[in-house]
Amino acid sequence: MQGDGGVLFLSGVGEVTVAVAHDGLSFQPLHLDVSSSCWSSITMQPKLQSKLQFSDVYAVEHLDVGPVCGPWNTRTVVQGKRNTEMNRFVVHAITRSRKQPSPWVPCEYMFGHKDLETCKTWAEHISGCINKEQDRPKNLMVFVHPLCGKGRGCKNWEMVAPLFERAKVKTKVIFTERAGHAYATLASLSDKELKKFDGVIAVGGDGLFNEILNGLLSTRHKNSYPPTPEGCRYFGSNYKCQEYTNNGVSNNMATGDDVNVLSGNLNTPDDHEPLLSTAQSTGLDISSSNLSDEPCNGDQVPFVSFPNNWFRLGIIPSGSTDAIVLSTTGERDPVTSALLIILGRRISLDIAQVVRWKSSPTAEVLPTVRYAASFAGYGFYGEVIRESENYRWMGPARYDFSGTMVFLKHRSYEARVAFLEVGNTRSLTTSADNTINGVQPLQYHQSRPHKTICRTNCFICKETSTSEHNSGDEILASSRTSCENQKWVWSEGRFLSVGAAVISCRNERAPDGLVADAHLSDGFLHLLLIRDCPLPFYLWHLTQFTKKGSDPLSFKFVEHHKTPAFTFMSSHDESVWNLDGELFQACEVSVQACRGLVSLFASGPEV
Ligand SMILES: Nc1ncnc2c1ncn2[C@@H]1O[C@H](COP(=O)(O)OP(=O)(O)OP(=O)(O)O)[C@@H](O)[C@H]1O
Repeated sequence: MQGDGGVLFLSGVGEVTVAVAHDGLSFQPLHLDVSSSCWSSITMQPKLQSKLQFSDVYAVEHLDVGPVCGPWNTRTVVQGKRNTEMNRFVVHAITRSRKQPSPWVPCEYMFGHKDLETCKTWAEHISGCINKEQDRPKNLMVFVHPLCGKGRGCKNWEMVAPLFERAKVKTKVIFTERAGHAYATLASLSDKELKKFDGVIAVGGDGLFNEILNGLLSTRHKNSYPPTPEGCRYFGSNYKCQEYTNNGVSNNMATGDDVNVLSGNLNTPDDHEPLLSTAQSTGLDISSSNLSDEPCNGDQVPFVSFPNNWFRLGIIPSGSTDAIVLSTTGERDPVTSALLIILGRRISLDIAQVVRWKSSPTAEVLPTVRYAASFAGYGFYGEVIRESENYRWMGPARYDFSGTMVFLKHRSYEARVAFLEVGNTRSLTTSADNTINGVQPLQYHQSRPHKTICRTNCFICKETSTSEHNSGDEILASSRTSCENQKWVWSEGRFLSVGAAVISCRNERAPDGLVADAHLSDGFLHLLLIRDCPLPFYLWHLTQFTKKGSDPLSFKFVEHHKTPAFTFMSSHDESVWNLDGELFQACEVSVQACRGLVSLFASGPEV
């Protein structure tokens, strides 16, 4: 290797001059008679490029002496031989698959040289360059759900584990033994232990991810409860306009009432929920909360709090529902997800904080906090999950079966919903203002605004995302929602379902998701109120989700509101909530979007 370049033998291409730039390598065939078709003529592996970005290289391996293929171009034979024995090293990178444009696949660039030292120098130099790439994880905690998606969890982990090994990413692997295992592990893990990891990976479905999310946040997200409307019995319990932040741990935040409400919760165990109540597990102590980004405990170990700039979550999709992966990568592919994790890709993700005030109409007020990454829904959505529990033996098909059963029952539920209408994000349907007094007109279809789909490098999410350059304080500032022009709007009546999508919630059945233009990190929930309507209309609405490019939310009986927060009240306990596919018994809840509360190893949906 001389300076920033040299001549090497590239398997399948022949001799090439290799130039090293600050961001990658480029190769030029030395013998011009080796046509450029060589780059794409290698059929044994995905298409090689003549330029390689370091950001796409995940490992460099030095190999023993062995054969390196001559050019694949049959008309040209450089050095007279097809295979030449020489010293070798391999650069492992990612590329698009040959057959499909979308998933990422690993590819290898095998280089050879007759001189061992030259080979070693090259391999070390390229390794040094990729080690300078910021933001790559070195140590990860991995939870594998062995039973998820018909036992796919273990198989998928076996498939991708060699990629982590090759990239020298250490993994502490925990095979879950029961529901709640991942939650309990993370909720009880000391911050000192957690700080040893750059992130946590779920090899499972949305359910395991939800457990991990709750385990991490239950003790580490110190936040004011969602705002509630005037007239609601919780009004003022924790909310003042200027306090509506993702992290309300501030000295001026806690009113006397706040402390009462929060501390009143501390000693009371949660009822029969698999996850512990936040208050029980956190010992939330507003008065002693420290304002700095990373305060220290007695042993000088910095506390871990969310949002933060370093910790990330990842998912290797293996469940029967993988809506979070599909909405954040555009793919349901374990290898794509593993490569995005290893390469340290990062996006911010909004999280819905759901506070249950009452589990049933007769229960005492006992605020209990849960988090959802994709969806929180009541009525139809809750009943499908509840019903499906009776048919576990069917595997993933139980969702179709119970969906049909619940649909045919066609039940509706009496409820009152109040949502915050903010500034220019007025309701996407026309009826909101009309329903303030409980009037329930059918909506008139209105031409809906142009949809801006969230994609990789989405400018809407980037505007104030928790980028790696932001300090913790900047994150908090960016996540603060303007209180100007906010007003509460009421909607009440009988609903087939009440749902809030945090992200698009794409899945195989709904290629555009529940809300095609939901963003990963814009600080908004998409509240979907499906009013009681004749069964055929409801069927028509549901079938629209299965068609790409359709508009299932344009029906008169559908209200769609983009909002940072809402409160739901029912005087019955006829139905349950579904949080990321997990059941949550509640008849009164408040929900708020926490902008960019967590970061994910992903680069956004490539759709
Ligand atoms: N070892 C285990 N045994 C039983 N349940 C588990 C285990 N590990 C995790 N769980 C729970 O199983 C539920 C579903 O997990 P996940 O979403 O990963 O898989 P899935 O195949 O998509 O499941 P489902 O079809 O129930 O949605 C979660 O609530 C999770 O907490």
